[in-house]
Amino acid sequence: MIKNIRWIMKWAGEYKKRFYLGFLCSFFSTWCTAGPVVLAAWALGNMIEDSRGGTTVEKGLIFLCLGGIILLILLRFLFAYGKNRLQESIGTEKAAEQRIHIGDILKRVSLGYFSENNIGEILAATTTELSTLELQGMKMIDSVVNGYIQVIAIICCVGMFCLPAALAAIAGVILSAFALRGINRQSSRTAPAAHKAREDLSAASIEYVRGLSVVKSFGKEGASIKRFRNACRDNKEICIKNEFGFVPWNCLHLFFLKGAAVALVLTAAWEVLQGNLTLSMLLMAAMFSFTIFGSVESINDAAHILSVIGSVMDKLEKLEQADYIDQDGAEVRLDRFDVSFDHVSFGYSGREILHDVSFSIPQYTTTAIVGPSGSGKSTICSLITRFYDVQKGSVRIGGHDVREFTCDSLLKNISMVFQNVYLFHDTIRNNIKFGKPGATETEMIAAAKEARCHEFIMSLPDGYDTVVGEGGDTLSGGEKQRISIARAMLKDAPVIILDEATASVDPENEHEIQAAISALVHGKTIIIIAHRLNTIENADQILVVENGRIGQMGTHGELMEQDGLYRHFVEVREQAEGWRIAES
Ligand SMILES: Nc1ncnc2c1ncn2[C@@H]1O[C@H](COP(=O)(O)OP(=O)(O)OP(=O)(O)O)[C@@H](O)[C@H]1O
Repeated sequence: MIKNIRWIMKWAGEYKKRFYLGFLCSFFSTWCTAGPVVLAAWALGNMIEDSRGGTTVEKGLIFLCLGGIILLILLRFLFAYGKNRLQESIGTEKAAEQRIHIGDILKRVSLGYFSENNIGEILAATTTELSTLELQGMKMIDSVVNGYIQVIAIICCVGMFCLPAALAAIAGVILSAFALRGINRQSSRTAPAAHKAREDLSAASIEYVRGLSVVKSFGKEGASIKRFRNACRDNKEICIKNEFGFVPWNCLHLFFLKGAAVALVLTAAWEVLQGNLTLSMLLMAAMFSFTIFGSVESINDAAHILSVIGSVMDKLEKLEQADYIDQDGAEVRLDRFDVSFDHVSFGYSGREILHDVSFSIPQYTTTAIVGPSGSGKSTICSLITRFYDVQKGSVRIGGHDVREFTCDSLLKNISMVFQNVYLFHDTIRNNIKFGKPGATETEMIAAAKEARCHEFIMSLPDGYDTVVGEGGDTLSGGEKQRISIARAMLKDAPVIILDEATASVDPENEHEIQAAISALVHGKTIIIIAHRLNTIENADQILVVENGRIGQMGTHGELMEQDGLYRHFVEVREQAEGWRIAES
């Protein structure tokens, strides 16, 4: 437990000072809690003695006592307020910082990280596990440190007047510590399984929600709901089993503390009977017995959480140690925007996809990438944006290896427009401004107009303030694509990577999208995964990707003269587009 408290203190980092000041407040607050009890017991004892005709007590002294009690109570609240102000929000502040930090880390890791690591694990770390630390970790500090400060102070108080009663209280504390040790051990045994169950539940929930449209459209339950149900059941069973395992230890802990409180009073009473203690001191012991262990009784709830915190810390540490893809990167300023691949080989999880790929794209030209599905076109684009690092060779922009850049400084130069557009659950305005957060309203509207989306946005009831569903689900595919073009337009990056819309978009939308793209690509270096013959024919250069190799390279005219994949591809496309025209 001490080790975990040390971890939390270390985690608190620069907030540590506030913790220490809080402990100081807690220390003074405790004395202000004990003081009134001592004074009240003294006054009551003397008043009882007085009424029984024993020693006479001055009324003035009683009033002085009363004044002292009121003052100490006020001071106690002041110190308690100070302690809460200093310590209460540390967890929330630190967890918020850490979530942002983890967000930054995730932005800088290779996309391969997400396939190699369980998404549920990452999600659980940033949500439930950090919340455990944020809420329970802080509660623990409060219960354990501040609680024991109070217990020690009160035992000292009692000890000054009646040593045997103090010893009875100490015995209770020691015995309850054994029960806490049992809780800790039990927790360490069960925490990994509970963690795993929570992570599986997060992963299953994500998969289930993501696949819900498929589940509905096929009218079947599918494997995702089964996995979700199993994860819910496993999580429930593990939680119940764990809780049952804690019950005996929790009861034992409370039994020792309550027993110690009773022992404290009985010992003091015995001392009175022996003539070693006055009545007022017995009253004091009786009053203390109600409060002495109140602050540490809830430790048993928090003790098992503390050992969970150990594994939370491990998870966070593991996340923090993720390899930044741009660890050695620097802010690079480009003065030219050509792109080149030099003997690049790359694969996912040991399976090589691109084999010794070399080509160069002069700046301000358009290069169309064509090839069969799965040949490696998107992978080439992912290497330019450094979503992944090459395993052999190099990718260069403006003569600089992409590994020389930080992710931010590289991506500043690149805009991407994909077929599967992702819009954030935010207003359309903020989704467009994502390309340039500091853009003015006029700039943002100008980009939307150029991207041919101003009119449809204005036709929405809330215009630019319309909040789109997560992923942009409340808009059509064509509308989303035009918003993403407006976003890219506003960013105004010199290199543009485009995955051209395919037949999934209707002709009117396709026309609008093409017009938007023409405005976007003006005067830029364009790399386009091309599907439309028109785009391909007009490109300055065409790369034909075949099984992860550049099979052919040249202009449309040059490639049509060769008897290769390209000519075959164009013939098939011509047939397909001809068929579509005939149909419409
Ligand atoms: N994240 C990934 N992890 C593992 N394998 C992947 C990943 N992404 C793509 N692949 C594999 O790499 C190969 C090339 O994929 P890529 O997406 O680059 O092809 P493509 O030519 O763009 O295909 P399409 O035209 O269908 O989009 C495929 O066999 C694919 O299964």
